[in-house]
Formats: sequence, C-alpha cells, structure tokens
Amino acid sequence: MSVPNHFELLGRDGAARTGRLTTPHGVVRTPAFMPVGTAGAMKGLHWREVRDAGADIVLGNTYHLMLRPGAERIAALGGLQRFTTWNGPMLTDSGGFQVMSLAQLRKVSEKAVNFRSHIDGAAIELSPERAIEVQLLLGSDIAMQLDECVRLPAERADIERAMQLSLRWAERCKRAFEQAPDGHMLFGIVQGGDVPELRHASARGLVDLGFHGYAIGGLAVGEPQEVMLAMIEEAAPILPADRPRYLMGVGTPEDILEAVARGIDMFDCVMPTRNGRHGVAFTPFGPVNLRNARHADDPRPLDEDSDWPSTRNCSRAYLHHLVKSGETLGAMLLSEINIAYYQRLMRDMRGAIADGSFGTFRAQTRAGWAQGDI
Ligand SMILES: CC1(C)O[C@@H]2[C@@H](CO[C@@]3(CNc4nc5cc6c(=O)[nH]c(N)nc6cc5[nH]4)OC(C)(C)O[C@@H]23)O1
Repeated sequence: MSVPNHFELLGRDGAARTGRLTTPHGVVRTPAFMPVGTAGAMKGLHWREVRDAGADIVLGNTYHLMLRPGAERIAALGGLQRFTTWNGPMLTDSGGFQVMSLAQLRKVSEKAVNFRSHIDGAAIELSPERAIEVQLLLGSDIAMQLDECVRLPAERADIERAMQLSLRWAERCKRAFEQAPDGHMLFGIVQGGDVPELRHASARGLVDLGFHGYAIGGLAVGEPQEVMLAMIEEAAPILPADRPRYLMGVGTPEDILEAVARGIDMFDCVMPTRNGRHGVAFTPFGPVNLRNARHADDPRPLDEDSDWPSTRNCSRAYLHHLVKSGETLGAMLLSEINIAYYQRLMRDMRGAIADGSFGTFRAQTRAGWAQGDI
C-alpha cells in the first residue's frame, strides 16, 4: 500500500526546492525552520511571538515529554497542541538521540533502548513501538522513527551496526504507525555516519520501506561542516524528490543556506534561542555578541532594515545593558530577534527559489555575513 504524500513541490532552482507540507494542524511552507520547544515551551518566548515571527511548525521531544509531564497525561488533556496552546503543526523527535545525549545508564539492545531518567532516575524502556505510541498520544503531526545515532568520529563497524539496527527499528515503527489517524506522518531517519556507502544503504532501505518524509540524522554532532554537507550530497539524491527532506539539529544560518542549496527542506536547531540566552544575535552581517563593550554607547539598532520591531527599535546599547545586567528581558529579546532572523532567512530563500534567483541570493547573503558587523 503506497504511503500518502502530503508534500507539494512548488518550485526548484538547481537542487534547492520550495514547497508546501499539509498537516492536520496546518500548512508548512518549505524550506522551513522549526524552532525547538523541547519540553512543550519555547524558552523565553510566547507562542504568539513564534507565530508572528513566521514559524509554521515547532518541534517537541518525546524523551522530555514522556518523562515529564507524561504522554498519557498530555493525551488526557487533549494532546500537545491543546496542552501547549500552540495549536499549529508540531513535529516530535523520537527520543533515541536525546537518550544518548541526556540519560544515564543507557543500554541499547535489539528490543529497545533502556535508560534511567535524568529527572528522577526511574528505569525506562523505549522501544520502537513505545516511541510511536508516545508520539501518537502526544498527537504530533509528524512523528520520527526511533533510531540510534552514533557520535562522530566513530569506528565503521559501530556506524554500520547502528545504521542496520535503525533500519530494523524503522520497519517496526512503520508497523506501529499503522494506527495513526489520517493525515499524520512518520519520517524515516537516514543514518550511516560519515561513510558514503552506509548512507546510501540506509537511504535505500528506508525508501524501500516507504515513509511520508525522510530525515537525515547522525549529523550536527560535532563533525566539520564539509563532512555534514558531503553526507547530504550522498543521501539526498537517493531520497524521493517529491517527499520532504529534514536535516536534524541544523544549524547555523550558513549551514541552513548550504543545505537548502543541496536539496534539504526542513530544519530544527536550538541555536536561535540558546545563542539568544547567551547574548548573541544573528544578523544579515553575521553574529553580534552583545556582551562586547563596544556596544555600550551604540544607539543604533541591530538592523534598521529589519521588519521585526525589536531588531529595528532596540539599541545595541540597551541590549548590551540588559545582557550585562543579567536582565531576563535581554534573553527574551535576543531569542525573539534570532527566531525572527531565522524565519526571515527561510522566507527569503522560499522567494528566491520561487523566482529562480537562489544563486544570487546565496552569494549576496554570504557576502553580508562575511562583511561582518560594522
Ligand atoms: C548544533 C547545536 C547548537 O545544537 C545542539 C548542539 C549539539 O547538537 C544538537 C543538534 N544536533 C542534532 N543532531 C541530531 C541527530 C539526530 C538523529 O540522528 N536522530 C534523531 N532521532 N534525532 C537527532 C537530533 C539531532 N540534533 O543535538 C543536541 C545534543 C540536542 O543539542 C543540539 O549543537
């Protein structure tokens, strides 16, 4: 039985694509950036700011939400959208990756990944079936398969073992997902580390199984950018051109621009909010660290041409003062400024691809970042 396709390709410019992904909670314009609301909240922002900044979809994490407040509790309260009041499309990661980066005493077997909660030490078993059950209880529009992501650098044998296990788990997730309500989607995740032939085998195995969309995982785990980009070039051409491609955990504005140029449609990363909390703003002329004393007397806004009020109105001197004083408002303003910058980058890329000017846009954007803050 063929897997329904909710993705519509609207335009291409070289390998770059723009499209629309229709979910039960609304349409996602691609290329899309998903702000990360790990435990059901966007750190430092109201949902209305996330929406006003232009985000169509946000990301939540199975690992965090199943531990607290619990998937069954969220289901009893009407599901993730109602519980959080976001009410738009949501994608949930499956938890395998977070277990590897957060949990204590974890053990991977054929059956599942077993670990102790980082919150209260409770013994937890996360199988492919339970990962799907949790995401169905949360009610996310797009669920991710359970997979095993190997940190790079790693031995080829370990990368291959984890890739093959992830393929077997993909099949179990697909079977468990047959219970999902119409319109909900399940994405497979390409693994294979930095080994081209393992990336090919993983992508082919997932395509043979058939998913609503395909993620490229196992990257943005500390490898050099050229390795990440090379692995995209190995995997993307094997994935169906008419289905969405999602690069997990990426990334900086430059990572995203270069990945879009290689055929990626969806992204998520904690950087806009994390860097915002640390006093760093993303701008058309590169990152600006507001902790730097050079801003103390600067009355200029970060970017007077921005359509985002805080970016256009708040002086650097004020932002510097808030950050140095440890005022919560500093983290809040820089988080919204960064989310707005990422969404403006996505919007501008969608427009450039649609009118065939992506190459020019890419060169001009890179030149702006290279110019640096003046
Ligand atoms: C870039 C930046 C700032 O993002 C931070 C920190 C360290 O990297 C990040 C982002 N990178 C990242 N790669 C991923 C790979 C997978 C994967 O293979 N499978 C599944 N199911 N989910 C994934 C989620 C991923 N997130 O991962 C954590 C550890 C969540 O913090 C993030 O550096």
